Amino acid sequence: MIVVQNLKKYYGKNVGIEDVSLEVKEGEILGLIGPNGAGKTTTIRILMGFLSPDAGKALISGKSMPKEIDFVKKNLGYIPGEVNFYGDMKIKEFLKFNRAFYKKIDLKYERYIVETLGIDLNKKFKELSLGNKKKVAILQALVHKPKYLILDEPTSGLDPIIQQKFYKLLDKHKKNRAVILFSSHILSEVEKLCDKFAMIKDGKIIMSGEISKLRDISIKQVHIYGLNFCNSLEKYPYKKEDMDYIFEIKQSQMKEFLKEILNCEFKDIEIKNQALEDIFLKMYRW
Ligand SMILES: Nc1ncnc2c1ncn2[C@@H]1O[C@H](COP(=O)(O)OP(=O)(O)OP(=O)(O)O)[C@@H](O)[C@H]1O
Repeated sequence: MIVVQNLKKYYGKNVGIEDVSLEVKEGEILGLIGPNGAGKTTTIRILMGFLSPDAGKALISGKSMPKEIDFVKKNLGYIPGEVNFYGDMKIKEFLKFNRAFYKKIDLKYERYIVETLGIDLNKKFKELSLGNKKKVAILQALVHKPKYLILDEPTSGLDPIIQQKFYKLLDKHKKNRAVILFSSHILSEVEKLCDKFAMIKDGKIIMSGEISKLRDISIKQVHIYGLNFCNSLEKYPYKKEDMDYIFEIKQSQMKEFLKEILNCEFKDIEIKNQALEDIFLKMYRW
């Protein structure tokens, strides 16, 4: 289990995190979600043993981080927000080095990840694009099948196809009872992938729980261009400019809304996720 209790960290006078508590059990993925500067990386860096908290507890498998990191290191996989490995090493040399460190690497699984993500083993790390560096970071984090996975915005820089493949890989680890903490600023990604969420803002957890709770607050913006307005749409909140409308539709109302819109005439339709910042603004108004 990963347990974080009332964690606090200041950088001099600046708040890093003020009060963070969360819990991730076996076979669970928790999405730590928050906008830029909210405190996701600070929380993760304490759990990874890189920073000491000013107050509170960060426990992995009952061991206190950062002091007891050596007890869990080999059972931990980590994807940093900014990946930077051994620049001059070819990826195949890096894998050799990794095998020496972890000893019991499953070579079939190593090959499977390399092929799934399409990693070029003959390139040097420094020659890779940001997205391809991220793929190597994923490989390095997953290949030893760790019990604990701590992932700091792991999908940033990945194209949508690789993102999907990465989600599938994570699902395998989840099914093998891994404990997974996943930070993101993309609400829809957390909705899709995670079992639980914790929302962080200005260093504090402002909401947490089962993922179904997120669906109640997650609103889609449906842009409808060239709409001949029908009376049945009056019950949904909207903004309009000429014949272009933006409706704000709750996830739970979406099916019914789409059925009704099909009875009206329009030229084009686009469904967008509301920006996380807008959701936070709304939550503060409640
Ligand atoms: N080394 C540092 N020195 C001073 N302040 C810092 C330092 N690192 C982080 N902070 C501050 O701590 C707060 C939390 O930052 P953190 O990097 O944990 O947020 P984050 O949620 O990971 O953001 P992002 O999504 O932008 O990566 C921010 O206000 C940030 O400015």
